[in-house]
Amino acid sequence: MAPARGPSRRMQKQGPPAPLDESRIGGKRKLAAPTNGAIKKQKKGGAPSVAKAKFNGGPKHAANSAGKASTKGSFKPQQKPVKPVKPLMADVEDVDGLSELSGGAVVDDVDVMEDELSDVEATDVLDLDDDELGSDADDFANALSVSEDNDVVDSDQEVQKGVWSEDEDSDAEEALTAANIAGLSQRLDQQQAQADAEAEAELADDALQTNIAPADLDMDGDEEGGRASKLAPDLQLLRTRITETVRVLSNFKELRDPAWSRAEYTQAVLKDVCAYYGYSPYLAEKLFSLFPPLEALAFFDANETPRPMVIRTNTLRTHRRDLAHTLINRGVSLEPVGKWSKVGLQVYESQVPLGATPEYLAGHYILQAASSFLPVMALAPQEHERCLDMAAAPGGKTTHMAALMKNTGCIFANDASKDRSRGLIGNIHRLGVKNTIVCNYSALEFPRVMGGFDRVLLDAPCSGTGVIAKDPSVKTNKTSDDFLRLPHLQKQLLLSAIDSVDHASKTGGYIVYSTCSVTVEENEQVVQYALNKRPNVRLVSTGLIFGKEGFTKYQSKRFHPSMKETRRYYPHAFNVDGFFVAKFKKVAATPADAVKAQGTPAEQARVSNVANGVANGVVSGEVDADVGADDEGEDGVVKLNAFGGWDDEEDAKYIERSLKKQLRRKGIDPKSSKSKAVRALDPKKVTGDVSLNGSEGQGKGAGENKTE
Ligand SMILES: C[S@@+](CC[C@H](N)C(=O)[O-])C[C@H]1O[C@@H](n2cnc3c(N)ncnc32)[C@H](O)[C@@H]1O
Repeated sequence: MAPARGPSRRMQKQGPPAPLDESRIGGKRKLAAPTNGAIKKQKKGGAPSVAKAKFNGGPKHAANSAGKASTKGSFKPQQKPVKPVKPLMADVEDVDGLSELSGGAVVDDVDVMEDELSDVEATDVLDLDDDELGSDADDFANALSVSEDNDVVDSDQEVQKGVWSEDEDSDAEEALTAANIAGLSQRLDQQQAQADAEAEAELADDALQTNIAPADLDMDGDEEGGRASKLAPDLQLLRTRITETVRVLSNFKELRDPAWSRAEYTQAVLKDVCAYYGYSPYLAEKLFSLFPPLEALAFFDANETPRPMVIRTNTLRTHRRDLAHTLINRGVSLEPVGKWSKVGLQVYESQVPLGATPEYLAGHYILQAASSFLPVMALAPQEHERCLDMAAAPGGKTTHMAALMKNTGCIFANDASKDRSRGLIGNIHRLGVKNTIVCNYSALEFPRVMGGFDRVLLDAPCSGTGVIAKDPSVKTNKTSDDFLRLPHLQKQLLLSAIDSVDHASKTGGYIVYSTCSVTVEENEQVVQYALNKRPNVRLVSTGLIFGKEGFTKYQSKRFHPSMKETRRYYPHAFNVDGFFVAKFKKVAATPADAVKAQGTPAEQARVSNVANGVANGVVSGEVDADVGADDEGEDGVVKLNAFGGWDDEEDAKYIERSLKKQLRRKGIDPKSSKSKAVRALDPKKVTGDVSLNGSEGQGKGAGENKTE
């Protein structure tokens, strides 16, 4: 049976998606999905059909194999007979929440969506040496595989010129797309037939090698010296079992075996998810709990395939249509990234390395994940404003801000890492940015370094759970400690961002907080902390036309109702990296006391300690859902005594626990020598491995390398 056809995620447009269907969760796992951004000939993953899954272990088969497996006691839910069930397709439609996958936010910030194309001509071409290319050049220079075929791309310049000669936002753009993509589609169809045949052969081969007797497989691998412990996990069997268990969980009342609880089913599916996709149990559970079961599976699947390569036109140097013409003539197959962006181009195939074309070197574009556009679009910096990018390297967002500001006003691009700042400086030069000053502080030092900005972007260091397709090491290298350490740093950075904004700015007064992570700890909980500690800010609309609403509740946690103004992005829903964007408006000044407390040496040392990984306190997610409302007087003026300090009871406990842990790590028992421990616990004395200016204060999350 031929696998289901359809464009791979690489080929799918980014942005609001079609509703999720079974073919998207029924796909065979790609064992070696390219993660280096290489654009290869598309061997369509082609989700195997439901029927195929059933052939290999649908309800009947699963029950049979589970029946045998039950003698080993390795997978409880499958040990019981599975009731006959409806076809999965029908269930998919019934699952709560999936219909919401198409984003539905309202555009209320029209300036964000206005044409970003500038009139600046592409004349100011820099002569760059290698160092100036910035990190993205290195990352991508060799990434694109060169296609041997030339017949795909229509390189007829005259025809294309005609297509692109008029207003960019016209039907002509789609005609270009059609001309450009038609050849590619034809070839892909041919390749598809061949790929189908190969996939069938591969499956048969796999079955011979590992599927000798699926029911005999011991998934625990605890059968000492037994045959099972030597076999690779049977992916087909795992896949089938995951699908089956998720289906039961999605319609629990109807399909469950009464002998098994939801928790048991969940534990079973998590165990299989870890074996199948390679997650640590800790992270698998954390991510699984974010979604309804069926959607969680779609999320895990999407993390197995790379997102489309996207370039952002640098409107300081060129126009998107001109750039598209030039690149098409170089053999690049591309089309506009989606209606939501006027500057993005999605690349399907390239015969040249996109990190080394003359246009790249001349700064006409930057390789940038589509979701990285979103925080800057939400920030919407205006011409002549004074803006701060608190964690800027390697500068994808700074240079986007500069383009929106048409090189006017002033941007302070700060990053704690001097190393990463080299890439930032390279990109600033290459892209012709002239309104930016680079600085190297720990952002925790703002606003003491300087303040009074019209807008501040905090694209925070994070765990990178939104970019697992790019960096699969996140699946196993994140621990519970990371999800305490990073959020703590993010919270303090966000307070610094808020305090650095001028609430009385005539044009601004906005803060945007973003991460390339999807965890609640790093997103809603951080935002809620800021709302609690800074009642002089309000969440406002991001103005982004797609994205899912932030959570107002998650497990036992409750967040402020305005959290629905924040936006979540998922790879399975929008074919973009996982991202989170929140936009605040500052409505009153932060009292000097609160800022001062933040800037004391003790506080600085303490936060840097925590950021360095010594944190181990539980950050409370429980919140006062009325925060914000109660703090406002009748005249709308915020009661300034509502501000939370940093040395309140919660933080004090947190600090103590963190520092005790630091002592233990250093081999010192905090209880052994009272005086010594007390001395060591004094933040002022902890200077050995703490620096406020360098990169020591930064989170070491994978995400910090994942976006530009
Ligand atoms: C997600 S990356 C930023 C990506 C960047 N905004 C872009 O679009 O290219 C996070 C950055 O935060 C920086 N960072 C970490 N801790 C910091 C701190 N305490 N102060 C300032 N920057 C910090 C890291 O060096 C890293 O470059």
